[in-house]
Amino acid sequence: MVEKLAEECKGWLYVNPESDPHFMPEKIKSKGSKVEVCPFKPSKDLSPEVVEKLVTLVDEMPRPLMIQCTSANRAAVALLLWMAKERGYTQGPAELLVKDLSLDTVRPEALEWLTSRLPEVRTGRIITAKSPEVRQLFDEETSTLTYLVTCPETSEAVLIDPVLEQKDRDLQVLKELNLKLKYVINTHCHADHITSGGLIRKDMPEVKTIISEASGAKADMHIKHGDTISFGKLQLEVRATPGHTDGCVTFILKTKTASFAFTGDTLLIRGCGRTDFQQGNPRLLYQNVYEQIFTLPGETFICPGHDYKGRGVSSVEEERRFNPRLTKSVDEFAELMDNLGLAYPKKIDVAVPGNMMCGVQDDP
Ligand SMILES: N[C@@H](CCC(=O)N[C@@H](CSS)C(=O)NCC(=O)O)C(=O)O
Repeated sequence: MVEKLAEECKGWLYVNPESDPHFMPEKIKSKGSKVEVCPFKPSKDLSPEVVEKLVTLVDEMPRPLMIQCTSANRAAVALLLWMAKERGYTQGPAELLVKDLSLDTVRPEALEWLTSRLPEVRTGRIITAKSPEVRQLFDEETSTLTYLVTCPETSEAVLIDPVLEQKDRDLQVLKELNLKLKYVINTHCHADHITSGGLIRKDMPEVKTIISEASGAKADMHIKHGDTISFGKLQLEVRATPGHTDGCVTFILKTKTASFAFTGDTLLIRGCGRTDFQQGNPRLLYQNVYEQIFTLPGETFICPGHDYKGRGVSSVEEERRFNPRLTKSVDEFAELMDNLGLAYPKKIDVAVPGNMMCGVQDDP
């Protein structure tokens, strides 16, 4: 049985102690499978170092990968921890991870266990261990997702969609990680919160603010479809995706190991930005999602500007298949969007004029 399975698997991770009689490393190795051992006890004493080791092994070992223990509990835990990190789930919403993965049979004790071991959010979630260039930070009041994107070779960094009230938190993370902030970039003129861009550049004149030309908002630099924003050895490709507002853009980042689409409010996880103010246009949003985002490779991470249910990240493939709005026809979509009946954002009357000035932007 073991030999037969080892023939199928290129990687074999054993998570019980090596001395266990069920473990037959020689038989497994003889079939060409790479073997690693990372024993742990699914009790309170599992250290962050062991979690990190487990997640890294699951991340890096060859596929197909077998994770073996005696009763499948430890193997399930290892897999869940890896999936949690891959998908950006953190201590708050472990239930959502379980729901997202349709793991309806997870026992409450297992859920509690998992919750207590998911990574902390203080310095942001790393979206994927394979590509630590992208960190996601969360503002609870407005459910805004801000991104800190860093070039690991030069330590130059950019902030995408930072929130005024979180300015000190974001600058503290930059300081702790010893990063040089080059740009503060907004995907559009937000209606629910004010950007911290203007204030950051006031204190740090070397930092430049960026927004799309089409937004009509003030900034140091204006971008349009087809432009590239460079920092360190990384580039953000600019794609115009109007529809939520007329100045919305999506940024595409390709690192050596993963691709990301920072979609702002154009495409949300299982949803999309509303289209009932700021020149919103459902048909245009639909067309742009299909032409500019759904044409990206399926594994591209979708990094949205908000999530109201505690989720962190999705993928092009997932949204193409499961987005309840965008899997409709364009006519059905427009009808739905015209009748969402959402209340206006609480801060709209200060946020829009504030963001037209990039928060605070006296010049240019
Ligand atoms: N309650 C919030 C505003 C919530 C909201 O309208 N969100 C926008 C993005 S920010 S303008 C949106 O497009 N939502 C889409 C949806 O389907 O919910 C507040 O008062 O700030």
